[in-house]
Amino acid sequence: MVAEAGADWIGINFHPPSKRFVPPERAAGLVAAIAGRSEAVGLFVNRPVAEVVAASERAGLTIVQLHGDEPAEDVRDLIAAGYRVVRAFRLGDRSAIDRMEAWLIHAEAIGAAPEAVLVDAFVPGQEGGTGHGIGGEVLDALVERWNVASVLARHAEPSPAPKRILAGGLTPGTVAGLVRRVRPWMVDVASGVESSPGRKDPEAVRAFINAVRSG
Ligand SMILES: O=C(O)c1ccccc1NCC(=O)[C@H](O)[C@H](O)COP(=O)(O)O
Repeated sequence: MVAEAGADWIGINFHPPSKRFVPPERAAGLVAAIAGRSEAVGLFVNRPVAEVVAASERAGLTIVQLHGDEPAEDVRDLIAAGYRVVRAFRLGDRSAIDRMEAWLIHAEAIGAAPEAVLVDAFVPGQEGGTGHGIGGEVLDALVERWNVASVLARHAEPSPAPKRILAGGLTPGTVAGLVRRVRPWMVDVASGVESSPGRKDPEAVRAFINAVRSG
């Protein structure tokens, strides 16, 4: 249903405590079902690289999203193993933006820059899919940093900066305004298009995608 609605990427959640968890034995069937319409992305939280690779191989995934506190070295190893990697950062305050930038500088230095960074809300005790947005002040600071970084990038020739994915509490009603404000490469949503925890609402998914395209 989400693929039919036109989602570019669809997450397959391999985080057992999540209400969106997909048992590994079901993942390959889901990946096959959306093939040709959407790209499937395996979502992991603080799992060893060997486990990420094993689950991804079994499911037929080539894109993985690391949504915990994974070190850049994990990203390097996954890239070396042929994976496209998204690394998520949960931003609770301005200092979290500094930590994300320091992580990215180190990653770049060791040849581990992820294809994309995903920014999400920080909610203590919850890794993601919280339905909470990044706070307004933090988002303002992030937009300012990203705008400066984009200007600097035009005058330098570093390796390409990671693409930017915005997540956290997005809904069909809020996403267009946030796309205009943040100008992300992609947006990501879980709770905001569900009728109950873990159950996607087809109408809300379509409304969300239409809102993104109009943003
Ligand atoms: O969705 C989950 O249950 C989840 C659990 C643990 C780590 C990450 C998780 N989701 C990852 C995502 O990329 C969500 O789309 C993102 O956190 C935004 O969620 P929401 O605020 O509910 O839209």
